[in-house]
Amino acid sequence: MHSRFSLQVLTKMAIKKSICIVGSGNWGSAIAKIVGRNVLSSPDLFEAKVNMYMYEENFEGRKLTEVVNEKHENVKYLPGIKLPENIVANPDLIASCKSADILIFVMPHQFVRGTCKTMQEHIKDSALAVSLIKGFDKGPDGKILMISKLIEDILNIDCAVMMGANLAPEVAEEQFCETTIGCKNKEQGELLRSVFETDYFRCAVCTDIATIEMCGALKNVVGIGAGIVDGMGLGHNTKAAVLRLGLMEMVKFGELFIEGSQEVTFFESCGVADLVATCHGGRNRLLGENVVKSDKTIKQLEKEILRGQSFQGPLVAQEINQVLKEKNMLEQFPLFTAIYKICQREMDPREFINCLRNHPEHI
Ligand SMILES: NC(=O)c1ccc[n+]([C@@H]2O[C@H](COP(=O)([O-])OP(=O)(O)OC[C@H]3O[C@@H](n4cnc5c(N)ncnc54)[C@H](O)[C@@H]3O)[C@@H](O)[C@H]2O)c1
Ligand SMILES: O=P(O)(O)OC[C@H](O)CO
Repeated sequence: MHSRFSLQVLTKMAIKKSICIVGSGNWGSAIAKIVGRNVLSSPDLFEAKVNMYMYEENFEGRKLTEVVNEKHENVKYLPGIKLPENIVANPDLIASCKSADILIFVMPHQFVRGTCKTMQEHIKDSALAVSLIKGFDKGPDGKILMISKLIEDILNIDCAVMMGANLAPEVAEEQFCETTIGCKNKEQGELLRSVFETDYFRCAVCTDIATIEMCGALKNVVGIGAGIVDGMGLGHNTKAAVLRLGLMEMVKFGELFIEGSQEVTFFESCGVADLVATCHGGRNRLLGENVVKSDKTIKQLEKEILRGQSFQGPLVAQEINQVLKEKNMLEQFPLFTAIYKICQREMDPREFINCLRNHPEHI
């Protein structure tokens, strides 16, 4: 028979939560640094070892997972930043996630559907997912599907979200920032806050999950627009107009497509703040600048500039363009539409200013 004390200890051990990070790119690695440290500082709450599923690839003749686990650094996607030693890169998706109580999804959105299908039937029924992914999926009916919903539908578990003004290299350097957690109830919010919050990464929790997620996806498109005006050598006033008109289209998109979308959510870090961060320092902004300066395709630019990382803006622009076209609403979203056409190389980026000049907000 166990003594009362040892039973208490066993009970505590039994409820310790195990975490798996599903993804290991630029943001995945930056968040792994936070999660790895936080679990160590709450040993009663969390298992110390955190699996980080890593899509395997070669790095200078060796497996990337081996290099990451040896150097405790993601030398390809977040070089120069040490990861805690309890973060363990694993190329086996099912082995990484099967005993996890919390699944942190953080990968370019085009890979989520396939990844979830592989995980199906192999995860705990009681697991909680949280998506840090800024993009959309298209459901079988051709409608926009939130990534959190896609994860919920395939895995049959709850999925929260976390989005904000969080450029990964700055978070990895521990520069102060804020983020927004969206989840169904207070319990999930408190649990996720204990996973992510630090003194330099402050989490606000709210329940308007779909608006948070929509902001995260759409700001990537506006970021390209900001880069286009930078590429044209225009100044702060023009960029501010891109941000404002982009924000107006984001709000309108929420009104039309998200039931119960609340305007107040745009004032959280996931809204205006992420728009500002992306339009000034994001990869999508960099893409916009280069779209003006070169004739190369998006794929070529992605390969040359990001070397394995991903621009999510062009894909999101395409996803929403299809929906707006089907609904005959393209004219109500001229900024989103122009950025889509510029990314397809159907429109000269120098024409972008005409779209701003004639925007319905000015009529
Ligand atoms: N990087 C940032 O600053 C940042 C900040 C906040 C949110 N986000 C969002 O987080 C998500 C992930 O971004 P990221 O920066 O971590 O990724 P990333 O742009 O660095 O993408 C590279 C990752 O994709 C993986 N990958 C490539 N092919 C794959 C495949 N077939 N299946 C699965 N994975 C594959 C690579 O292994 C690598 O881990 C995106 O939605 C992004 O918008 C990024
Ligand atoms: O570098 P971007 O443009 O993908 O943006 C990164 C983050 O989403 C900023 O919060």
